[in-house]
Amino acid sequence: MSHVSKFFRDGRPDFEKLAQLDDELSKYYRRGRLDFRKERVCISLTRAIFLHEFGLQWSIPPGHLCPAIPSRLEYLCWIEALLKYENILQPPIRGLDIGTGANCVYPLLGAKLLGFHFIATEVDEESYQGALKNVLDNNLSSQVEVRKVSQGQILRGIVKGTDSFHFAMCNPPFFSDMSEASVHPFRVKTGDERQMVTSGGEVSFIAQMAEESVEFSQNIRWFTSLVGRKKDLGILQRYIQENITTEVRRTCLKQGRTSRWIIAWSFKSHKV
Ligand SMILES: C[S@@+](CC[C@H](N)C(=O)[O-])C[C@H]1O[C@@H](n2cnc3c(N)ncnc32)[C@H](O)[C@@H]1O
Repeated sequence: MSHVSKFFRDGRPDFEKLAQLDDELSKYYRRGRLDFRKERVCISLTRAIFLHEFGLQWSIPPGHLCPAIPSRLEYLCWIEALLKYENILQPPIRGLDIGTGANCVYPLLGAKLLGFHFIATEVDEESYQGALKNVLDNNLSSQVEVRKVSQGQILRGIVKGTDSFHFAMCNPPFFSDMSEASVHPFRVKTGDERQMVTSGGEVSFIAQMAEESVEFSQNIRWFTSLVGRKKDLGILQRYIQENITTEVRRTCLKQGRTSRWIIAWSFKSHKV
């Protein structure tokens, strides 16, 4: 059973119910369908889910990544299950969200639905301001701190000596250039180069995170990241197991026609 089933019946939002509740979304709901090839429809649906399902105010500046909520929730719920399995769910659960985006999706959902506390990092000024607005609009400042970081910083310079987190999570920029960002036939691509592209793509980003994690093995129990391509998952798993730690987990998140993966690694020495 999908982890998100506890939040959505059948693991997905009820579009018809949302269209009845939300005046703006109702304008786009025609003959029982929403046209996900249109950016404004995706944004309107996401805003309506945040508001009517979870009581959260949500907005993004133009051109920023609009998150698919079920798959983002799936990632959070998988982390919750991982911590529960290890019996380390004593609150407050503290997470580090690397690259939170203007949408600030993981801290908003994690704080509101699971009671998690977050430090959320962001390198892009407009995304940082957007994330801050989402936190302030929901009075979540006591649970979520957004930090502006410098280009190239992932963990180093962010995690300090006595900091302690149950987990780090990340939805990294997947692509090495914009031509790699294939167009999904049924869903418009939201987000621009700043959010989607990093030099060397996701392998390089996650490998750097893994290399830096050695230094913070005492500060963070589980290091995790989304991976956008299956072939990259294999490369990263081998790299981490051979060079960083043998304690590696992986899972596949499947939502509709899209598959993503999570890779997680840990240093057994860390005690929360
Ligand atoms: C694919 S987006 C993910 C946004 C959001 N977490 C989500 O899941 O929709 C990646 C984000 O990471 C940010 N980013 C890139 N490099 C970063 C770094 N070294 N530290 C923090 N944020 C970074 C980008 O500006 C972008 O907002």
